[in-house]
Amino acid sequence: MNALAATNRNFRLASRLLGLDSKLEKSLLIPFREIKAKTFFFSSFFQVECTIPKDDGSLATFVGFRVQHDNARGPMKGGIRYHPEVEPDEVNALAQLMTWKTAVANIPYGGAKGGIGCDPAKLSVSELERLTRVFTQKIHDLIGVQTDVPAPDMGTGPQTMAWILDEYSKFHGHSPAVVTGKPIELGGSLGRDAATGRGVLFATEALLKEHGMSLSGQRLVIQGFGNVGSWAAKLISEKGGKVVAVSDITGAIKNSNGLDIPSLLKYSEQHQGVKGFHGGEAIDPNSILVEDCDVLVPAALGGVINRENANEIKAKFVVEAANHPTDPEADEILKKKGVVILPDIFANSGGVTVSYFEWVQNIQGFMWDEEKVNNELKTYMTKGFKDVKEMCKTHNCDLRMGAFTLAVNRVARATTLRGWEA
Ligand SMILES: NC(=O)C1=CN([C@@H]2O[C@H](COP(=O)(O)OP(=O)(O)OC[C@H]3O[C@@H](n4cnc5c(N)ncnc54)[C@H](O)[C@@H]3O)[C@@H](O)[C@H]2O)C=CC1
Ligand SMILES: O=C(O)CCC(=O)C(=O)O
Repeated sequence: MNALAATNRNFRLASRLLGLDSKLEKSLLIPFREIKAKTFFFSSFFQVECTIPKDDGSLATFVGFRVQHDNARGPMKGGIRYHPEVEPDEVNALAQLMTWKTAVANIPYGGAKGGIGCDPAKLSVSELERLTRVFTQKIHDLIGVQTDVPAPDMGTGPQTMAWILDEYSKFHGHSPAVVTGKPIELGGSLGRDAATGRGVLFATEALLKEHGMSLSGQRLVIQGFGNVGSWAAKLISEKGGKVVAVSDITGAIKNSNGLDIPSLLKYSEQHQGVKGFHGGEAIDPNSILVEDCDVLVPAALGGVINRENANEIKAKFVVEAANHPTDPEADEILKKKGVVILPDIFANSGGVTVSYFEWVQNIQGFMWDEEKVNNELKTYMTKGFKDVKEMCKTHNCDLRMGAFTLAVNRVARATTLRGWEA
């Protein structure tokens, strides 16, 4: 099942539990706006030419998207992904997930997502800058501080946000709050870089506590060692969790006694990946999700836990640091096996929550210290977990439906309160 079908299914199940009427259900499902920024070779609505000169003088064309899903609770919010597999349906699903995620976190935003179908590893820094600037020129009048606020996702980071800010500011004047996840020097928030991984730590601690356990001594496996995976590994290992296997696009490594995460972080920065790290044995990256462990943390791509591998998963808990890592069929299989899944729209909400803090700081023109950022994040994550658990009790459902019913109810109430007048 593709990401959009899976997200729509979870929404409909939640809507049924909440007894929403069909008009409201339809309104919540259809994106507010889909913006397609395309090269002149394609003909499609919102068509724009997005061609960049490559360093060798040839021209290259790429397809970019921004899907704005819902703004009932506030400006739309969500990352921009650079990856070869970026395509409209997936961006659409990710935008919808952002609406539910911001509602679970109870921050005053709706949801959006964007992306460009490209392989950032095959582009030079100056090519990436040109591509980001051209993309921003195509969408600058559709994003804005009170409209739609982009942020980093896979394949993008603070530098990408700096280019967007600079390009946007040429049209609209200096507007630091138009993007979050910026470099600190340009108004970024202390703690944003680590925030999604730190949120994963808080979420995992809350889940284990609920089951009468602590992180200390738990064996964890993490797929993905980029922004989210590496910060999660660092912070979890600092709290006594034993990270026994890690993978990224270059390969996978395992050490049953626990990997030395500080050394692995240094190694992967120097070698652009975990492959070849001497503190563990190389394993097949395809087997990382079925390695023996207590907690499995997918922190890379969507759809990786599916009917092909769900039966083989040995973890007792899955903490969804990535967006949509678990296919609905796998969800059912894991449920039958008694595996507890902490869903993405709560587990990885630490990033967008600190993005919200960044936006607030930019609007106030006042910078928080890192301790305040981290303490506030913990407060939001703790409250989020409690709210999700309460919905589980009310609707007698699992954590995913608990999170979905919480979110859909909040967005449905905001939509209804704003009224239906045209
Ligand atoms: N950056 C953020 O603040 C947030 C990110 N997320 C989600 O977390 C996930 C990871 O995002 P980031 O860490 O930001 O991206 P990133 O680009 O910093 O890192 C991605 C990591 O995944 C690895 N990877 C890619 N393909 C892989 C494969 N086939 N097998 C194993 N590893 C593979 C890469 O090598 C890299 O280590 C994505 O699903 C993203 O949507 C969710 C919430 C916030
Ligand atoms: O920080 C943000 O605004 C959004 C991050 C994001 O794309 C996500 O949570 O999936």
